[in-house]
Order: sequence, then structure tokens, then C-alpha cells
Amino acid sequence: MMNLIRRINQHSKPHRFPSIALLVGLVLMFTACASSNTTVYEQLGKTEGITLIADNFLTNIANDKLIRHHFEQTDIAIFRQRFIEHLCVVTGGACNYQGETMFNSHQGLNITQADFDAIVGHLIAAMKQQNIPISTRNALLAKLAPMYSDITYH
Ligand code: HEM
Repeated sequence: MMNLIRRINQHSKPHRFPSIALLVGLVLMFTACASSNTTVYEQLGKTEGITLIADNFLTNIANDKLIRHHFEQTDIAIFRQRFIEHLCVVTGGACNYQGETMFNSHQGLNITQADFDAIVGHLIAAMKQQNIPISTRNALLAKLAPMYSDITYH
């Protein structure tokens, strides 16, 4: 009997779960604090990351037969530059946006809700291509969503 108790005691190692849970908790807390202290601009990889996203975004638009006709009259080099500057400013970067307001630049383009959704879809895909995490993707979309009424139906 004593042998059995001794054997059970030998095999029962100290319980490791609480210390691992504590570690995971601390890592999560640190991550949450870190991301709330950084701008979305930084989370996107600053101007370098935004530029890569913008280039994927432009490729995605060029491949979309339902959307690309909107850009037939557009100087894509200028649009690319303005789009990068705009994303930078909107997400908290210290850039100088030299373009028009969202209302003025989309006036007369007859952009529908479906167009808007398609463009947002291309932007999401572009961010995924750059491995931007979902929390950052959603943080950017939250900043762009209020522009919907300035961009569509006028
Ligand atoms: C969140 C959504 C959008 C954002 C943040 C955005 C941003 C911009 C920016 C920064 C410019 C440059 C303005 C300038 O040069 O002064 C621009 C121009 C333009 N946008 Fe958008 N846009 C959005 C949605 C759309 C949609 C849905 C379409 C149509 C499918 C569209 C079509 C265009 C076109 C055609 C131009 C160029 C106009 C020109 O040739 O001067 N945009 N947009």
C-alpha cells in the first residue's frame, strides 16, 4: 500500500496550468496595450506597408471587370500617390494629402453601394495579401466607412 502511494506521489508533478495561463494572459494584455498605443498607420507598416497595400489594391481593381471602367479616365500614377497619402493621413500618419475631399473627387462618378462594397473588398484582399491582421483591417475599415455617403450616389 505504501509503495503504491509513493509511486503515485512520484508521478504527480506540480500542476503547470496556472503558470501557463498567467503567461498567456500577460502576453494578451501586453498585445492589447501595444496595439492600442500604436496608430493604424504603424500597424499597416507605415508608408512602406501602405504602398504595398495600395499596389495590390490597384492590381485587384485592374482585374475587376465590373469596377475598372470607373478608372478609364484616371491618371493612375496620380491616383496611386493620392490614395497612399490619403490612407496615411486617415490612419494617423504624418503625411501631406494633396488630393481633393472624398465628396469632390467622387462627384459625378455615380458610384453605387455595390461599387463601394467591391472597392472595400479589393482593399481587404490587398491587406490580406500583406498579412495584415484582422484587428488592423477592421480598424482601417472603421475609419473609411463614414466616407460612404460622400463617395456614393452623387
Ligand atoms: C473607402 C472608399 C474610397 C476611398 C478611401 C477612396 C479614395 C480616393 C482618393 C484618395 C482619391 C484621389 C482624389 C484626388 O486625386 O484628389 C480617389 C479618386 C478616385 N476614386 Fe476613390 N475612394 C474610395 C471609393 C471609390 C469607389 C467605390 C470608386 C468607384 C468604383 C472610386 C473611384 C475613384 C476614381 C475613378 C477616382 C479618380 C477620379 C479622377 O480621375 O480624378 N473610389 N479616391
